[in-house]
Amino acid sequence: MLLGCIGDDFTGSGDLGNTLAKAGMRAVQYVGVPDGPAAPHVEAGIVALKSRSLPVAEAVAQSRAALDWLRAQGCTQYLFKYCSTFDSTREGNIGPVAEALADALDATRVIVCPAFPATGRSVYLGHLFVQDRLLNESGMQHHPLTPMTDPDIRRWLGHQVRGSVGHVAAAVVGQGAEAVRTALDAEHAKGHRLIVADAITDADLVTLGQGAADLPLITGGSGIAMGLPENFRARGLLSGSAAAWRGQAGPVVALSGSCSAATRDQVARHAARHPAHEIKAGALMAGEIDAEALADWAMAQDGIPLLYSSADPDAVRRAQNRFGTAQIATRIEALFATLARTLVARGVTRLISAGGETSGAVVEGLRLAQLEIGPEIAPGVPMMRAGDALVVALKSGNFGGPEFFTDAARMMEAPQ
Ligand SMILES: Nc1ncnc2c1ncn2[C@@H]1O[C@H](COP(=O)(O)OP(=O)(O)O)[C@@H](O)[C@H]1O
Ligand SMILES: O=C(O)[C@@H](O)C(=O)COP(=O)(O)O
Repeated sequence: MLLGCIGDDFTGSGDLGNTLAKAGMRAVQYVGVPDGPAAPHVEAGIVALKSRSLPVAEAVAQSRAALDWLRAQGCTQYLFKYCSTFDSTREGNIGPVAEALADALDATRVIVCPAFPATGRSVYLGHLFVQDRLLNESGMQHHPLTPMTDPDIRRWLGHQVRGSVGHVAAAVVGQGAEAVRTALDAEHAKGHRLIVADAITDADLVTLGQGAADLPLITGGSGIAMGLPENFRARGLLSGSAAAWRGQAGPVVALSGSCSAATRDQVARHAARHPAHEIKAGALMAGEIDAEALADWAMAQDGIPLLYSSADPDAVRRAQNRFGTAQIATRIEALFATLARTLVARGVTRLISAGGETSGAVVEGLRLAQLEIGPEIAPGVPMMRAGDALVVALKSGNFGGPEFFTDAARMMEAPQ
């Protein structure tokens, strides 16, 4: 294994696997820290954690354990993947995890770059944009767990870390990899270890990747990985053999716990043409929801049945005020975990899940150990083989086209 990656959620880890696989690395996503060694063909290993919303100390401990395992696999470079909308609170977890990994690796210059231009996220003068809106006006200010109320990544990260935060501006990145290296050195000389880097285009991300060829630790969204495979290829370290992919026929069900704007639109469109059943937070908390009955309903439908708790920001806020933010999230995620397990036990072979935390619960519910990264369904969303007769698609809340659920079901079935 060459590149060792730690993802703070499951959809995000798949997104990273997608970027690395497209750029020619053989990538495998592990569900948590594996017990045994990796298979010899794996060039990029991604340990997917569900650490985004954990208490800081737990997120740090899990990330350190992942790093230890990746080091034992012989990696020479490490990447900490978080969300392209920098999902975190003022108290953590991105800063503390990045600092802990930097401590362990003696990393003195650590790039922080959530940009992912293909999905509209760019960093300019330290500020994160989603399309043409600043992050705090993009809808992310309403996120149920990590509301993003400040678009200045330098300032937000500054709240989270012990050290100070540096910056490399777009004008410098535009001058190429050598200019990036010089700027990183200058920020290091000023005493900054975590250094926010601007990136507006894919070309900027490739430049940053080139500039980071000799750095032990890089952090960012999946975009920051775009330039890294080429560094390994240039050193003659990649096999060049892509993994073979086969599609999966059989029953399909979609689950959605994401409350992001994009998912709510996808849910509404899907519900207009396919069987769809809403899981209401109030009914769940009142003990009125039975996973077995929901699975019965899904298995009896034609088309692509969808079970969803996705709700608009007002409904989410009301539910959180009534039941508590963590309590409601825990109950909803536990339900999706049980549903996933029940559906697969009843013969579902294609499972689609929308939402990072939701997908984490689904994957944990299925007790999967590893996922082989397959072809891309939409930017940032690969399909993944999870077993002999199971293919999954784990979608980040904000990703995917308007007809994502039908697109995914169709592509997962195709032989190649
Ligand atoms: N109706 C609802 N009311 C309150 N919280 C909800 C509701 N539906 C889902 N949630 C919670 O909101 C969170 C959504 O996060 P996630 O699944 O990561 O989606 P996204 O990728 O869009 O952020 C989950 O913890 C989920 O359990
Ligand atoms: O970088 C991204 O946006 C994604 O890879 C990601 O991390 C998504 O997280 P969720 O929105 O929680 O699915």
